[in-house]
Amino acid sequence: MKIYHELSSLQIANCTACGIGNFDGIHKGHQKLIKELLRSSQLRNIDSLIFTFEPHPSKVLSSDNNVKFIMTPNQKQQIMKSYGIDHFILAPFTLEFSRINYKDFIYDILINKCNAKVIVVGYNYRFGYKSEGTAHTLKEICHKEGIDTIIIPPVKYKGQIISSTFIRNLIEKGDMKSAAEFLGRPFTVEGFVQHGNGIGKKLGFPTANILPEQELILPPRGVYAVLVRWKDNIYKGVANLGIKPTFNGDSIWLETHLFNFSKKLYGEKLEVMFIDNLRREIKFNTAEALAMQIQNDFIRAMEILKLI
Ligand SMILES: Cc1cc2nc3c(=O)[nH]c(=O)nc-3n(C[C@H](O)[C@H](O)[C@H](O)COP(=O)(O)O)c2cc1C
Ligand SMILES: Nc1ncnc2c1ncn2[C@@H]1O[C@H](COP(=O)(O)OP(=O)(O)OP(=O)(O)O)[C@@H](O)[C@H]1O
Repeated sequence: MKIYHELSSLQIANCTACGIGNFDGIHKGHQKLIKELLRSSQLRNIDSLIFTFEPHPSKVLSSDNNVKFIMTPNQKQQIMKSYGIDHFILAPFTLEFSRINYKDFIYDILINKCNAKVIVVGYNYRFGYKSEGTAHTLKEICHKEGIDTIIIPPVKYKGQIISSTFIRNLIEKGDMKSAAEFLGRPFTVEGFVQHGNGIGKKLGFPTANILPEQELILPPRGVYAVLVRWKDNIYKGVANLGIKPTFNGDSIWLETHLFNFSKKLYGEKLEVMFIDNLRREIKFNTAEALAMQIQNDFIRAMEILKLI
C-alpha cells in the first residue's frame, strides 16, 4: 500500500476506484464501503484508493480542542493495508483545505490527481466548503464526466445506523460488547510496555503497563476482560484502565495481567482488545483488599473469555 501525506505533488498514474471519508474505527458501515470499492476495482482491473484526512476534520473545525477518536492514524493505516488497499491518502486537513469548493474537490483532486474512474461514498456523505457537496451532487457531476458513482445505502445493526459517533458513545459508556459488535472487531488500545512501580508483581499479579495515546477515546476507568495480541499470538487477560486510586496515582494507565504468562514484556508492542467490562475502578483501603478483589476479577474474566 502506498501512503501519501500531501497533495501538491500527488499524481496517480493508474486509474482508480476511490473511497472517501474519515473512517474512524473502520466500522461495519465502512467495511461494506471498502468491500464494494475492492470489488469494483478488481472488476475493472484498476487500483483501489482510500482518500481520508489527517488530522480528523473535527480537530480543525470543532471548537472543542479535546476531540477523541476510536483509533490512531497508525491503527487505521494497518487495517487499510490488511484489506489490500493500493493507495492510502491522508490529505493534510487545514482551514484552507476546508474552504475548497466541492466541485473543485471533485475535479482537481479526485479526477485530476487521484485519476478516479469510480467513486464510492456512503448515503450521507457530505464534502467541500460548508458541506455543500452531497452523494447526490457527486453522482450528477460524475455522470457528466463518465465516472461511476457507487452510493452505499445505510448499513444498520440491530436497527441502528452504524456511525463512528454512535460507537464513540458506546465506548464512553463502557459498553465494550456492543462497541465490538458495531465495529466488527473489539475496541483496541496499542502501545509499548513501560515499567510500573513493581507493586503488582509483589502482590502476585504482574502487569504490562501501557500509556494510551492522548487522542484515543477511552472507556470509563475500570476493569475489563481483554485479549492481547503480542507478536501475532493472542493471549487472554484482565486489564485495569485507570489511575490506581489505591496508590494515589494520577495519570491513566492500561495495566494488563496475562493469564499463564511469565515472559518479560518491557518495550514490547501490545494490542489490548477490550472484550467486556467487569467493574469500575475503586479506591481500596489496603493493598491486600485490592489483591483479594483482583483474584475475583481474574475468575470472572476467565469465565467470560472461556467462551472465546
Ligand atoms: C485486574 C486488575 C484490577 C485492578 N483494580 C484496581 C482498582 O480497583 N483500584 C486500584 O487502585 N487499582 C487497581 N488496579 C491497579 C493496581 O493498583 C496496579 O496494577 C498495581 O498497583 C500495580 O501497579 P504497578 O504495575 O505500577 O506496580 C487493578 C489492576 C488489575 C490488574
Ligand atoms: N452505516 C453506514 N452505511 C453506509 N455508509 C456509511 C456508514 N457509515 C459511514 N458510511 C460512509 O463511509 C464513509 C466514511 O464515513 P465517515 O467516517 O466520514 O462517517 P461516519 O462513520 O458516519 O462518522 P461520524 O459519525 O464521525 O460522522 C462515508 O462515505 C460515509 O458516508
